[in-house]
Amino acid sequence: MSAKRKKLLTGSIVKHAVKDSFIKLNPIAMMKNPVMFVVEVGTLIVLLMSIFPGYFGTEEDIGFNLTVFFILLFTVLFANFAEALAEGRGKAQADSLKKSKTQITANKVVNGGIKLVPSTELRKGDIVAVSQGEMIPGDGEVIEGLASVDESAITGESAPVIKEAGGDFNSVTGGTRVVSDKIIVRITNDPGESFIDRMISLVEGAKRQKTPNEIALNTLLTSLTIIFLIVVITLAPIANYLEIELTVPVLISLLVCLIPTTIGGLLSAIGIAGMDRVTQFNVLAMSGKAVEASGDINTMILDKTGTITFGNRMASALIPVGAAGGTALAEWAAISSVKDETPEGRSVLEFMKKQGLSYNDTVAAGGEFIEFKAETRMSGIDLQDGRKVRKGAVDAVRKWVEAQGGAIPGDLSAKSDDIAREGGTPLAVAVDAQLFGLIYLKDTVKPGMRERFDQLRKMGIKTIMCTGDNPLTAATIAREAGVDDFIAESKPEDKIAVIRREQAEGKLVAMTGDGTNDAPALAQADVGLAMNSGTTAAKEAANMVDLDSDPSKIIEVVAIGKQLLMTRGALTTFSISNDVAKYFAIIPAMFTIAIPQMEALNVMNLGSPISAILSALIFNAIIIPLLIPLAMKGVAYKPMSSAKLLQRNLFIYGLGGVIVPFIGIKLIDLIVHVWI
Ligand SMILES: Nc1ncnc2c1ncn2[C@@H]1O[C@H](COP(=O)(O)OP(=O)(O)OP(=O)(O)O)[C@@H](O)[C@H]1O
Ligand SMILES: [K+]
Ligand SMILES: [Mg+2]
Repeated sequence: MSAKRKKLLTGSIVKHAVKDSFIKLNPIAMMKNPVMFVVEVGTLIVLLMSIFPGYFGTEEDIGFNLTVFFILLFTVLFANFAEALAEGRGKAQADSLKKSKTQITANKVVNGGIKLVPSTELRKGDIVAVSQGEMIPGDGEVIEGLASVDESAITGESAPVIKEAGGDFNSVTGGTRVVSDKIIVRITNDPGESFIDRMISLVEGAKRQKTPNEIALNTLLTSLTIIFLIVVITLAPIANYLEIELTVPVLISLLVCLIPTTIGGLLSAIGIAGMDRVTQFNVLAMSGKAVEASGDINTMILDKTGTITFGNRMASALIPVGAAGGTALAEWAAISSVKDETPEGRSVLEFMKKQGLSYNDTVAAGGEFIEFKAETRMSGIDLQDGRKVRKGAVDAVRKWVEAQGGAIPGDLSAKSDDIAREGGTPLAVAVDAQLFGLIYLKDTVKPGMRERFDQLRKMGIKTIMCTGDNPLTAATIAREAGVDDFIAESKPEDKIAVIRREQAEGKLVAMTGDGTNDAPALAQADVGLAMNSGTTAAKEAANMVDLDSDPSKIIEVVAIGKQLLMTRGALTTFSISNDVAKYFAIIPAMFTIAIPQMEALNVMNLGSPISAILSALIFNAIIIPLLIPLAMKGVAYKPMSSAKLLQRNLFIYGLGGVIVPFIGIKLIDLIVHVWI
């Protein structure tokens, strides 16, 4: 984990949050939150009644009214404080990002020459040159050259990364620094639309929109508020008819206790904090909706190489087949790899060196390099003398040899199956119609994968490993890692097909990817997590970007999403059930004021009607700040099925919601009663 993880709270965040709590009192902003808006209106009415007591006819108890006013005011301020605190961390992060967004001078390539222009003048399509020590002036793609780039400004990771033209590592981000060599970059964004700009507005929450889930919950809370408003308003004439005198501040107190202020006050903080938890994890979520969707995922599509395994597949043995000898196999394995820059290709040459094997590289001179492609699953070289050398997935090379009329040695299958059964990847090596043997590529499953997949299973999430590798290797790794299902020999388009199939069954699907060919699948998936090291296309298609480029992080992201949904559910349950105790405190008290004989209703044995009402109101207010840490950190989370979680949470937060306020109100009453 990078050093970017920050302390939960700093003094300055708290200070700003206090100030913002008052700014947020602005009724126009408050209307977005109907529950708290009703409390604010009530607060104003009670204030007016305290200032102009005579105006409202009946004799008023100014002391009581003023006390109610202050408690209500603090209820609103506490809710504002919760939201402001949740926003605070993002704002602090945005500020530090803005500092890194200084004016950069760009070397723009114009008619073959270089013109110095400020980076703010760069437009999409402009070409710039960036040399050692210089900052990259904008987001773009390397079109020429190779350089190592320090991306710590955005990732917090100090080790430089290699960026090169072509392939999946060509995207660069403005504000990062070239530490060696020189690259030519084509700018891909107009000013104000860069990755850092988007990141700033994301963490600032400027574009934060309510998620579908939040909107649904808000509708429920608003309905409850309206219902209780009607109940309380109709209560007044009824009481009047019965000649029970209920003052407006008492009715407002009743209303505020009845409506779901706890969740109403914390709802937006829970959402912001959920997104923030993802950000602290060095994953940028493009929307709250994406984080929420990750909490509802049913199916997860994972790569084998690099996600489940370490991904540095290394050549570890050469196994000749048929009549071929070891020396010839080594020679052709090396020649097929001289220009293969993939980790697999490089590992073949490293293996040769380590084993003290040599090869004649003049054979390859002038040959035409055949780049590895996921579609062909082969790489190699067409030699100048007309011979064609290939290495690749066994079935692909076999077909290639057969197509040229070559015979397949009888021991090929058995030998390649042996490698695959051990979880290794066999690569066959052939020259024209002759198959020489196998390269044994070794890769290891990352530690702890089985436990993680067990957890996902407990959450009810199905995992599917998609790999270009052969079925036997895939089966071995799938078994070793403990994934539920696998698809072998899959081409990039197969991923999209799997996603569509699952979605057709009504499931939500998550996947990770980094290549341009992953982009359609990333866009199709409900949660698409792109690697920051990946291509611009992948990053634009995805709805999340992992700055650390660790594809297995999708597992944690899903856990954070689940936790967000759970926290919201748990606090809603708590909020609605904690109102129950307030009815018991406040309703008997209201009637006892008018009819002292009703004292029998005082089941909680509270000091006096007035102290009962005030205690219920005070509890209603302070429960909000008391629950802020839970709203921000999220409820404790154990992987289990949604049904079980619901049961468990109803039990803890439902029952807790009923019991805690009885105790709380009673304790507050003991203190308040002494004062009045
Ligand atoms: N440099 C290479 N040259 C030749 N063949 C290769 C090379 N790299 C991989 N292969 C073969 O092509 C197959 C497909 O590779 P691809 O990268 O599409 O998938 P993968 O890495 O095996 O699986 P995953 O989808 O899990 O990353 C590999 O299983 C291997 O047999
Ligand atoms: K309430
Ligand atoms: Mg791969």
